[in-house]
Amino acid sequence: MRKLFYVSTAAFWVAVAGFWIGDLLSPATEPTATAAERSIGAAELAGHAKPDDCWMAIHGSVYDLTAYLPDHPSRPSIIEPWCGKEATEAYDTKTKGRKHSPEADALLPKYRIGRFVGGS
Ligand code: HEM
Repeated sequence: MRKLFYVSTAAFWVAVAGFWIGDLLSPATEPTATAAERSIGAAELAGHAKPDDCWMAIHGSVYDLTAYLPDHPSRPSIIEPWCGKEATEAYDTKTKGRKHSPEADALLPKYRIGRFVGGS
Protein backbone atom coordinates (compact mmCIF):
# COMPACT_ATOMS: atom_id res chain seq x y z
CA MET A 1 0.00 0.00 0.00
CA ARG A 2 2.79 2.40 1.00
CA LYS A 3 4.60 1.52 -2.22
CA LEU A 4 1.51 2.43 -4.26
CA PHE A 5 1.42 5.82 -2.47
CA TYR A 6 5.04 6.58 -3.34
CA VAL A 7 4.65 5.51 -6.94
CA SER A 8 1.48 7.57 -7.54
CA THR A 9 2.97 10.65 -5.80
CA ALA A 10 6.06 10.39 -7.99
CA ALA A 11 3.91 9.93 -11.10
CA PHE A 12 1.88 13.05 -10.18
CA TRP A 13 4.99 15.26 -9.87
CA VAL A 14 6.50 13.85 -13.05
CA ALA A 15 3.27 14.81 -14.86
CA VAL A 16 3.30 18.35 -13.36
CA ALA A 17 6.95 18.83 -14.39
CA GLY A 18 6.13 17.52 -17.86
CA PHE A 19 3.33 20.06 -18.41
CA TRP A 20 5.50 22.88 -17.06
CA ILE A 21 8.46 22.06 -19.33
CA GLY A 22 6.12 21.52 -22.29
CA ASP A 23 4.65 24.99 -21.74
CA LEU A 24 8.12 26.57 -21.61
CA LEU A 25 9.12 24.88 -24.85
CA SER A 26 5.99 25.74 -26.85
CA PRO A 27 6.44 28.79 -29.15
CA ALA A 28 4.92 32.05 -27.96
CA THR A 29 1.80 33.05 -29.86
CA GLU A 30 2.73 36.05 -32.01
CA PRO A 31 0.68 37.68 -34.75
CA THR A 32 1.81 36.42 -38.14
CA ALA A 33 2.93 38.69 -40.98
CA THR A 34 -0.21 37.76 -42.92
CA ALA A 35 -2.50 38.78 -40.08
CA ALA A 36 -0.68 42.11 -39.77
CA GLU A 37 -0.84 42.90 -43.51
CA ARG A 38 -2.41 46.25 -44.31
CA SER A 39 -5.18 46.54 -46.89
CA ILE A 40 -4.86 49.78 -48.84
CA GLY A 41 -7.56 51.12 -51.15
CA ALA A 42 -7.42 53.53 -54.08
CA ALA A 43 -8.39 56.55 -51.94
CA GLU A 44 -5.61 56.01 -49.40
CA LEU A 45 -3.15 55.33 -52.24
CA ALA A 46 -4.12 58.61 -53.92
CA GLY A 47 -3.15 60.48 -50.74
CA HIS A 48 0.51 59.61 -51.40
CA ALA A 49 0.99 61.16 -54.84
CA LYS A 50 4.02 63.40 -54.31
CA PRO A 51 7.72 62.63 -54.91
CA ASP A 52 8.41 63.16 -51.19
CA ASP A 53 5.53 60.81 -50.27
CA CYS A 54 5.15 58.35 -53.11
CA TRP A 55 3.14 55.12 -52.97
CA MET A 56 2.33 52.94 -56.01
CA ALA A 57 0.18 49.85 -56.50
CA ILE A 58 1.90 47.22 -58.66
CA HIS A 59 0.57 43.68 -59.22
CA GLY A 60 -1.79 43.82 -56.22
CA SER A 61 0.75 45.16 -53.71
CA VAL A 62 1.32 48.71 -52.48
CA TYR A 63 4.87 50.02 -52.30
CA ASP A 64 6.19 53.10 -50.54
CA LEU A 65 8.80 54.18 -53.10
CA THR A 66 9.63 57.54 -51.51
CA ALA A 67 13.13 56.42 -50.51
CA TYR A 68 13.77 54.74 -53.86
CA LEU A 69 12.72 57.55 -56.24
CA PRO A 70 16.08 59.44 -56.08
CA ASP A 71 17.86 56.20 -57.04
CA HIS A 72 15.59 55.31 -59.99
CA PRO A 73 17.64 55.41 -63.21
CA SER A 74 15.10 57.23 -65.39
CA ARG A 75 14.38 60.96 -65.49
CA PRO A 76 12.12 61.82 -62.50
CA SER A 77 9.40 63.03 -64.89
CA ILE A 78 8.93 59.44 -66.11
CA ILE A 79 8.29 57.76 -62.75
CA GLU A 80 6.89 60.56 -60.57
CA PRO A 81 3.49 60.87 -62.32
CA TRP A 82 2.75 57.30 -61.11
CA CYS A 83 2.93 58.23 -57.43
CA GLY A 84 -0.49 57.64 -55.81
CA LYS A 85 -1.67 55.45 -58.69
CA GLU A 86 -2.20 51.88 -59.84
CA ALA A 87 1.06 51.57 -61.84
CA THR A 88 1.22 47.91 -62.90
CA GLU A 89 1.18 48.66 -66.62
CA ALA A 90 3.77 51.45 -66.28
CA TYR A 91 6.00 49.10 -64.29
CA ASP A 92 5.57 46.22 -66.75
CA THR A 93 6.35 48.36 -69.82
CA LYS A 94 8.51 51.24 -68.48
CA THR A 95 5.94 53.18 -70.59
CA LYS A 96 7.76 52.05 -73.74
CA GLY A 97 7.01 48.36 -74.12
CA ARG A 98 10.04 47.00 -72.24
CA LYS A 99 9.94 44.99 -69.04
CA HIS A 100 11.99 45.84 -65.97
CA SER A 101 14.88 43.46 -65.27
CA PRO A 102 14.78 40.72 -62.59
CA GLU A 103 17.07 42.99 -60.56
CA ALA A 104 14.33 45.64 -60.56
CA ASP A 105 11.72 43.02 -59.53
CA ALA A 106 14.02 41.99 -56.66
CA LEU A 107 14.04 45.56 -55.29
CA LEU A 108 10.27 45.67 -54.84
CA PRO A 109 9.77 43.53 -51.67
CA LYS A 110 11.90 45.94 -49.65
CA TYR A 111 9.35 48.72 -50.24
CA ARG A 112 6.15 46.68 -49.86
CA ILE A 113 3.76 48.10 -47.26
CA GLY A 114 0.51 46.21 -47.94
CA ARG A 115 -2.08 44.71 -50.23
CA PHE A 116 -3.94 46.83 -52.81
CA VAL A 117 -7.68 46.39 -52.46
CA GLY A 118 -8.88 49.20 -54.72
CA GLY A 119 -9.92 48.84 -58.33
CA SER A 120 -7.32 49.60 -60.98
C1 HEM B 1 5.89 52.29 -62.16
C2 HEM B 1 6.53 53.26 -62.75
C3 HEM B 1 7.90 53.09 -63.36
C4 HEM B 1 8.26 53.51 -64.59
C5 HEM B 1 7.39 54.24 -65.60
C6 HEM B 1 9.64 53.12 -64.78
C7 HEM B 1 10.39 53.40 -65.91
C8 HEM B 1 11.73 53.12 -66.08
C9 HEM B 1 12.56 53.60 -67.14
C10 HEM B 1 12.09 54.48 -68.29
C11 HEM B 1 13.80 53.14 -66.93
C12 HEM B 1 15.12 53.47 -67.68
C13 HEM B 1 15.20 53.01 -69.07
C14 HEM B 1 15.29 51.51 -69.20
O1 HEM B 1 16.01 50.85 -68.44
O2 HEM B 1 14.61 51.00 -70.10
C15 HEM B 1 13.76 52.32 -65.74
C16 HEM B 1 14.81 51.60 -65.24
C17 HEM B 1 14.81 50.93 -64.05
N1 HEM B 1 13.79 50.92 -63.13
FE1 HEM B 1 11.96 51.69 -63.39
N2 HEM B 1 10.09 52.48 -63.65
C18 HEM B 1 9.06 52.44 -62.75
C19 HEM B 1 9.10 51.89 -61.50
C20 HEM B 1 10.17 51.24 -60.96
C21 HEM B 1 10.19 50.60 -59.65
C22 HEM B 1 9.01 50.59 -58.69
C23 HEM B 1 11.42 50.04 -59.50
C24 HEM B 1 11.99 49.27 -58.35
C25 HEM B 1 11.68 49.46 -57.07
C26 HEM B 1 12.18 50.32 -60.70
C27 HEM B 1 13.48 49.93 -60.91
C28 HEM B 1 14.20 50.18 -62.04
C29 HEM B 1 15.56 49.67 -62.30
C30 HEM B 1 16.39 48.81 -61.36
C31 HEM B 1 15.92 50.13 -63.56
C32 HEM B 1 17.24 49.81 -64.32
C33 HEM B 1 16.92 48.92 -65.55
C34 HEM B 1 16.22 47.63 -65.16
O3 HEM B 1 16.68 46.99 -64.19
O4 HEM B 1 15.22 47.28 -65.81
N3 HEM B 1 11.40 51.06 -61.56
N4 HEM B 1 12.48 52.35 -65.20
